[in-house]
Amino acid sequence: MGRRPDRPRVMAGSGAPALSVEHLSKHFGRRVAFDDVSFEVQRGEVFGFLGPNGAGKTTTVRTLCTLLAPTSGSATVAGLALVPANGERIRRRIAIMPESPGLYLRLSVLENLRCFADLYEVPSPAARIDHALRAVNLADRARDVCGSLSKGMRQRVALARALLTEPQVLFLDEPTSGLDPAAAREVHELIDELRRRGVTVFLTTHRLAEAERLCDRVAIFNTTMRVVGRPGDLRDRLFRREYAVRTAAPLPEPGRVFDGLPAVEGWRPDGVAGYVLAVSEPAVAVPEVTRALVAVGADVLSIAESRHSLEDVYWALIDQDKLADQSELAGRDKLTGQSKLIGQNKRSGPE
Ligand SMILES: Nc1ncnc2c1ncn2[C@@H]1O[C@H](COP(=O)(O)OP(=O)(O)OP(=O)(O)O)[C@@H](O)[C@H]1O
Repeated sequence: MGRRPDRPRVMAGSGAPALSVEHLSKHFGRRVAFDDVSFEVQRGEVFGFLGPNGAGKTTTVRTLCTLLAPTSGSATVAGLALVPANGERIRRRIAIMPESPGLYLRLSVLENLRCFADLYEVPSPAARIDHALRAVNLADRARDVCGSLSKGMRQRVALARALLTEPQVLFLDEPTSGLDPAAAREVHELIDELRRRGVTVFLTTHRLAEAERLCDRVAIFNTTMRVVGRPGDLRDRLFRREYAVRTAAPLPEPGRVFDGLPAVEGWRPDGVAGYVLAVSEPAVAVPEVTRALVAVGADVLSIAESRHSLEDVYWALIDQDKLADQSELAGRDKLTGQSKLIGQNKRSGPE
């Protein structure tokens, strides 16, 4: 997994937030698309918005982009209050790249961009188009008819179109949906480039590895906000630190080795001669475990931290929601659910 590049131009977190959302809800009649959602996105941040189908992601994006009026709550988008009177000014400061590119397939790339530049009343359109085409590495395909381009290239044209207005906040709705890994990687590189240029990116995606790789912070969302934070912090909040121990042969009595160690809070077997230990302080636990294993004559092959992924965090929260739905506990305090999750890993031993 690649490191996120540094951002030389704009530091995330400087100045007023790019997006500030407070208790925002959108209902369609009796159907709740999203409810009581609050979060902030800092300027220059790449913010991931993750959730299952029907979670309300697209409706949130459409609401923040002024395409739908919220039912209640308030928001500030690119420094402007989200109220009908500001609709046009907000739309001039933001851009949206929807899941399906929506290009004129019989027109060339250049003709498409000219058409949209005209529609958006972009100043100095030729220069902006040239700049946008270079930003998405399509300058040499400008005269190609869009219908002849691959899906990935069409996404890049759609991104060039979104960049024409030099938006302060760019909403990308599933930008890699339907793309093969190579085309998806190109879009990732473009998002990295946007980061370098200081554009705030609000990214909805189902690809959790993509969010982990690209986003400074992520929100996990399922009609209501479940959790917001840096991927690493979310892992640490939801899961205890774990170490995987491998020995050359199975331990005859693993409980006798691990149960008495103060820094080991729990353990479970993992394969034939493997054990996963939940530890409080690795600096104390790892030497303690090593000594205990050597004392019982075990040949230690490795002791390594086993990291939870953003995907683990996502599924832990979404599975909780499913369980809560099933047992009609949807209204219960989410924090209760989180502490239950951490509790699951408590000293367990073999089942
Ligand atoms: N115009 C509408 N009228 C009525 N209900 C709607 C409308 N738009 C969305 N919904 C409902 O709001 C809920 C959230 O839909 P939304 O499209 O925002 O979810 P999503 O998280 O973007 O899903 P997906 O990942 O499948 O695109 C769904 O139950 C959907 O049926």
